[in-house]
Amino acid sequence: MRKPIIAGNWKMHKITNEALELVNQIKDEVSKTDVEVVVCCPFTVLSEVKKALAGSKVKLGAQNMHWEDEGAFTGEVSANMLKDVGVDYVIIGHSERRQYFNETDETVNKKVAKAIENGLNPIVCVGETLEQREDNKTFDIIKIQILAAFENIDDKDMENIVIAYEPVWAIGTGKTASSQEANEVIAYIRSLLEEKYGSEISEEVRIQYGGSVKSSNATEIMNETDIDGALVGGASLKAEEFLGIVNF
Ligand SMILES: O=C(CO)COP(=O)(O)O
Repeated sequence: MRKPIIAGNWKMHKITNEALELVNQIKDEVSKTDVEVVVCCPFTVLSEVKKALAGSKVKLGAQNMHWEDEGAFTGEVSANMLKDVGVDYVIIGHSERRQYFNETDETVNKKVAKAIENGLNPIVCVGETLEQREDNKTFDIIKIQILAAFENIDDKDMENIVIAYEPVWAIGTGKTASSQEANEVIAYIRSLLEEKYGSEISEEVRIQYGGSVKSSNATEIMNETDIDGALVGGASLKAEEFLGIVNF
């Protein structure tokens, strides 16, 4: 049985006092559920949020990292630095990074490998644009992104991987893929993993849906057979809304 995983992607939101207020509102409630809960915070608040989460079941996530160990990469943060402040998960290849910051399938792959090497659990994002969906290219794009992301990633490392299917057209737009549409693509991702890694592994990897998830649509999404969780943007910024999703 795959344990559901709900992760909040705070994106570029919240300074320290706001971040602490939010985690203090959610951490005790979360201890009552069997769902794995992650908060993916901006780098600047990771340490303080880590301290606030001491003794709680909520896991800490970052939103990006560099693939090199160290060096002259002004403005970047390494996997080892994330590990050092107690990060458990790291989002890799979010569509906003692909769209605005030159993230490519190749850099996603390098980051996945480096995250695993450093004991971080990657949340690897894939998803098609509206134009690609309208051209009936969704499955082709997903296949390219998945095969590239996991090139040279071993069977044994797949147990630490979470995948997030986030159709770009559903992010921050209020438009959600219907739960069936999302499930169909997620089942397809699982079939790609089966071809590459066999059925035991493909049945274990958790695959989230992301894109305008709210407390009002979380139950329907989470009830789909292949969807194991959600990567939540806007609705993760308010305790009540996020808890509504966690308690789907
Ligand atoms: O990008 C997302 C999560 O990574 C989804 O964002 P929204 O939930 O705001 O649509």
